[in-house]
Amino acid sequence: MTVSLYPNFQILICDDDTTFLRSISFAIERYCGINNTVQCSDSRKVLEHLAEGNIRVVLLDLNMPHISGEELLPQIIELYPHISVIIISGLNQVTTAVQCIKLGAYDYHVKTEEPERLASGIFRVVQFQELGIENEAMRQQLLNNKTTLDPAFSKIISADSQMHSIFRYIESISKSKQPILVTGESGVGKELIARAIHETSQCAGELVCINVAGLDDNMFSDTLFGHRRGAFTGANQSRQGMIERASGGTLFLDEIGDLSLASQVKLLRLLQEGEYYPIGSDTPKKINSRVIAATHQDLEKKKEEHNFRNDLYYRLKIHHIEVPALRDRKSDISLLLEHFLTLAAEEFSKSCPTVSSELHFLLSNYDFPGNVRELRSMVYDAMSTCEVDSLPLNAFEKIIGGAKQSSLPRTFTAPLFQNLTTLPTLKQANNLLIEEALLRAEGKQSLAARILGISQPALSKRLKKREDE
Ligand SMILES: Nc1ncnc2c1ncn2[C@@H]1O[C@H](COP(=O)(O)OP(=O)(O)OP(=O)(O)O)[C@@H](O)[C@H]1O
Repeated sequence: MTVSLYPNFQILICDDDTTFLRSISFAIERYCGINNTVQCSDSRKVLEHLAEGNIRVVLLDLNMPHISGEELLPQIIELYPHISVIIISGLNQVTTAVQCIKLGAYDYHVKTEEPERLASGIFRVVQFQELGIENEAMRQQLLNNKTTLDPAFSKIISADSQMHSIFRYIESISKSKQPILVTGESGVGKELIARAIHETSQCAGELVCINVAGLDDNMFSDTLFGHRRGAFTGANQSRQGMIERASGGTLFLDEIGDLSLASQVKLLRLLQEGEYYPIGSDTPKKINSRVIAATHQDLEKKKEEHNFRNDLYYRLKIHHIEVPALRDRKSDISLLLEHFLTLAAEEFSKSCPTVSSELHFLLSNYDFPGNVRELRSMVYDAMSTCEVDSLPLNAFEKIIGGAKQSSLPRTFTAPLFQNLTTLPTLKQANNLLIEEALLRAEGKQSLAARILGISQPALSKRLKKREDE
């Protein structure tokens, strides 16, 4: 099995003490899951390594034969200003530490420190470098004004500029290992976004999706961490957890807003420490997958109500994608309608029907509380009974009709009588309503009648009566 390397850049560790080299490499793998390291015991080779490799972090011992760390530090900073250098010294001397920081070192650690502390310092610099790489990718995208999108987005039908900005953002963070939080109303396509993130990352592992909403705390631990044989009554065989299954890939935790507070603590620990214990085991395992979490809930509000942990929220939200509701990207309605019609026609082995302008009008003035999922089921429902060349309106009206008032464009829903000092007569109001409906229906009487909730002959009669008066 190939072990995937983390992070995407290398970390050079330079110390003439080979025992220390081995133990520090082990510690940063053990505590941070970092395994993309290069060990160098000869300080004369440091610049050679930097010239060849994809190195972004250097751990540098100060006292070495041939060339000392103190001599190397200014050279590295001058030649490779994007590299972060962490000094590791045998001496706990404040003056030397200050001097190194002044010369441009990112941090200073003493060899006798607890390995966890040293490792967490290294983890911080890795995160800093990852953010720098993402920034650079975003900058390049803006400068190049790249028009072609990664094929991973082809399954997400959209011509909306907000959605395309999200695609660009995903491309720029695709190589990062940091968690991503995807929020948005139910049915907007959060799972599709998670799939696209996984595909653009081009990692070798699987995408493993878990809906955590239905899991109590024990089931959550068992599902994610797995268990050893005999860990509890009924555990006749050991079970691999989903974290292990997602190794080298992506772990997608859907409905994260429904996670119990007890399970939130476990997830936080997993993200912070990068390791977990299968139930019944005292040997820790490393998480080697990216975590994507999604929810339709308002996590800020849940946080205020003390139902979602603050620290977990910020840990998950290192990258945040808010998918807009369908009503806020109306241009996508026609595209999605066409897309689902083609799919449904194929599934029902029917020819694709035409869509009347009345239907386009109805849909574009509807709020879609269930978003894309709702549009999809409307189309499939209509297609299941459609026997004609034109898509019948009644299948859509069943749903939209009941919500007609709420579906009016927001600009039309201002309080009706607010600016009137005297009320119109019933006859005047009648005429005003008819005129407004005809205006909105672009002169189409059948549609105006539908908006007013009367039949077309009834509307024609009223129009005729008005003309005769
Ligand atoms: N832009 C899109 N293009 C094509 N299909 C879409 C798009 N957005 C959503 N869908 C489809 O709509 C349905 C709902 O999408 P999805 O399950 O990703 O939504 P969600 O936001 O994760 O919903 P929930 O919050 O309920 O889990 C799926 O069938 C999905 O394929």
